[in-house]
Amino acid sequence: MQGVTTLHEFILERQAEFPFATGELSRILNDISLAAKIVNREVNRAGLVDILGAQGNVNVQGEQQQKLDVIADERFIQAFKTGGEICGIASEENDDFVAFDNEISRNGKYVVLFDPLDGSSNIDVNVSIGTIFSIYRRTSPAGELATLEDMLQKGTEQVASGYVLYGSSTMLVYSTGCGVNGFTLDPSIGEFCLSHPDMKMPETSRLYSMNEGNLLICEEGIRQYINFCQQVDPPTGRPYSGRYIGSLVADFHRSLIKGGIYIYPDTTLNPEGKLRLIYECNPLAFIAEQAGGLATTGRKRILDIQPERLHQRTPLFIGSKKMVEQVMGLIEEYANKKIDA
Ligand SMILES: O=P(O)(O)OC[C@H]1O[C@](O)(COP(=O)(O)O)[C@@H](O)[C@@H]1O
Ligand SMILES: [Mg+2]
Ligand SMILES: [Mg+2]
Repeated sequence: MQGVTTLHEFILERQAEFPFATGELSRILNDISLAAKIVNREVNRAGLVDILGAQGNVNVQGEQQQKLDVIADERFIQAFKTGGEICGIASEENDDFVAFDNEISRNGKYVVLFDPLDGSSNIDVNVSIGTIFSIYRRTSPAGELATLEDMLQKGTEQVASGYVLYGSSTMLVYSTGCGVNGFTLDPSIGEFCLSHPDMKMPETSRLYSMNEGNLLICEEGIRQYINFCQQVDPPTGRPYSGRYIGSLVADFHRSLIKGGIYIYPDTTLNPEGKLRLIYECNPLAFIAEQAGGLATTGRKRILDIQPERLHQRTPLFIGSKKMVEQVMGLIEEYANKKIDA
C-alpha cells in the first residue's frame, strides 16, 4: 500500500538485516500485535459488555484483580502458547511463571514477561491503559522446561521490549535494540501502521509526573526536585507543568514523545516502591535508553539490577536524560546531608 508500512512488513524488513535470523522473534512480535488487537476490541467496548469492574480475586500483588486484567492475561498467554517460539512466560497477574510443557514449546528459544493490563485503576473511568512486554532468550537448554532463571535475567539481556497503549488511538511501540518505532492501529484495515519512526526522547522538558500524594513519605531529594519544578522562574520556563495520568504506559509514552520525567519512588509505606521490575520497569527502561533517555532507581541503572524474585518491585525514575540526572543529583546531595547531620 502506497506510503504505508505495516508492522508486519516492518518486522520482516528489519529481520532481513540479521542474516542469521530464524524469524522466531518476528513471529512473537506478530503474536503480540494480534493479541493486542483482540484486547483493544475488548477495551473499546468495555462499557457495553460485562467486563468493567473487579473480578473478585486478589492477585499476587495484593491488588483487586480487574476483569480486564484477567481477560488481557488470558489473551496474551493464549497467543504465546500457540506459536512454539516461546518456552515460558511470567505475568504480573500470575503467582508463578508458566513453563509451556509440550514438545514444540519446550524447544522454544524465548521467554516473555509481561504486564497484561497496565493502569488498572483507570479501566472503569475510560482513561488510557496499556500492556507492557519484555522478551529474553532462554538460558536453560532447549528441549527442557523453562526455569525460574530464564525469567530472572537482568534487563540488559532483553532482546526486545515494548508496550501497547489503548488510548484515543491504539499504539504499539517497541525496540529490538536498534532504536524505537511506534505503530498506530488503523481500525479500517485492522493493521498497525508505522506512524512514529525512530523515536527520540527529548533531553529535557517542562513536564514532570509523580503521584504527589507520596511527597511527604519519600526522601528529601525528591521533595527538593519537585520544589525546583514548581519554583517561579520564567527564564528557565518554571514553574514546570505537572502531568499524572496514573497509567505508567501513558505517562511514559508522553515523556517519550514530549520529554519529561516520571517518578515513582520508594516511600515509608512502600519501601521497595510500587512498580514491578521485570514486567514494568525493565521493558520501559530498555525503550527509554534506546530513545536516548534514562531509567534508574534514583541511584542505580534499572537495567543493571539482578532480579531475585518474580514480583520484585523497584523505585523508578524514568524519562529525559537531563531531568533524571538532576533528580539523582539532588537525591545524593540530600542523602549525604542527612548522613553528615
Ligand atoms: O495509584 P498510584 O499509586 O499513583 O499508582 C499508579 C501506578 O500503578 C499502576 O497502575 C501499576 O500498574 P498496574 O495497573 O499494572 O497494576 C501504574 O500503571 C501506575 O503508574
Ligand atoms: Mg502495571
Ligand atoms: Mg497490570
